[in-house]
Amino acid sequence: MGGMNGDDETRDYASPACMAGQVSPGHFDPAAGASGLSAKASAAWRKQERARLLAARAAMGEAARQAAEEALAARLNEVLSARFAGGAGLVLGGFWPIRGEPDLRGWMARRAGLGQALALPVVVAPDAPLIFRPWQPGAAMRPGRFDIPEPDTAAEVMPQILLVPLVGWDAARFRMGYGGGFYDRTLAGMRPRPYAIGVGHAAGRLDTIRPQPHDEALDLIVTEDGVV
Ligand SMILES: Nc1nc2c(c(=O)[nH]1)N(C=O)[C@@H](CNc1ccc(C(=O)N[C@@H](CCC(=O)O)C(=O)O)cc1)CN2
Ligand SMILES: Nc1ncnc2c1ncn2[C@@H]1O[C@H](COP(=O)(O)OP(=O)(O)OP(=O)(O)O)[C@@H](O)[C@H]1O
Repeated sequence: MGGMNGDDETRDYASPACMAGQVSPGHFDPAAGASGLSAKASAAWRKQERARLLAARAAMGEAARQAAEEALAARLNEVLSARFAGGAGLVLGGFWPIRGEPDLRGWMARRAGLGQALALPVVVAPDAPLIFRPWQPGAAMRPGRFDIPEPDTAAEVMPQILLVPLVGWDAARFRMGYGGGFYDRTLAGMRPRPYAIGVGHAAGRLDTIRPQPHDEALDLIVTEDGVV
């Protein structure tokens, strides 16, 4: 210490000149979300959580599944009554259930009976927003992309209220889906933006989905256990 030769002189600083090594690497990634995880780390984590949640959902018993569907239907009725005076006159975007999602088709048919206009999502291209085609009970269907049934019509509508199926969700109302980014892209582009209601099982709750910049928060999350 204190030698005359500046080249190999060492000094004791109060703290290291650079603290970078002590914070998460994601901190410096401009693509990192609020979680601070890099986009890459977050995507890998999501893939794993998605698989775990889908396996848990597939293992749900039939009785629990049906009980959840009944509770969801009742809660959705409450939401529509409280926030939209029932929602008659507004187009409600639903979904045709796939991969263990709650089957709300019976409920959608009952809404139609009350005068509610309904629509279902249609994938037009892998990286495009969803569009919505009108649906009523008994409507002719055709297989769409990913083999998901879609209304067999060329008509298109804009839902003002949109049910968004969840694989995972968090208390900040961020969602995880199947990884196509379809609902994020759709909500980002829709004008006027519909009131987006995430619909899924309570078991899909995560402490955080580690949101990325492209993730659109939903307006409400409804599960069999309550409304978030
Ligand atoms: N019932 C329902 N309908 C819906 C959706 C939904 O989540 N639920 N969608 C909501 O978006 C759209 C369809 N989205 C889908 C997105 C991905 C895959 C899919 O099979 N993905 C591949 C992996 C793709 C990849 O990683 O590149 C897979 O899971 O094997 C299927 C449907 C429109 N209709
Ligand atoms: N508004 C957007 N514009 C362009 N790309 C987007 C947009 N939103 C999402 N993406 C892309 O979609 C991909 C999938 O996103 P994410 O993992 O959040 O899907 P997801 O919400 O689980 O899927 P889905 O909505 O289909 O169920 C991401 O790689 C992201 O870059």
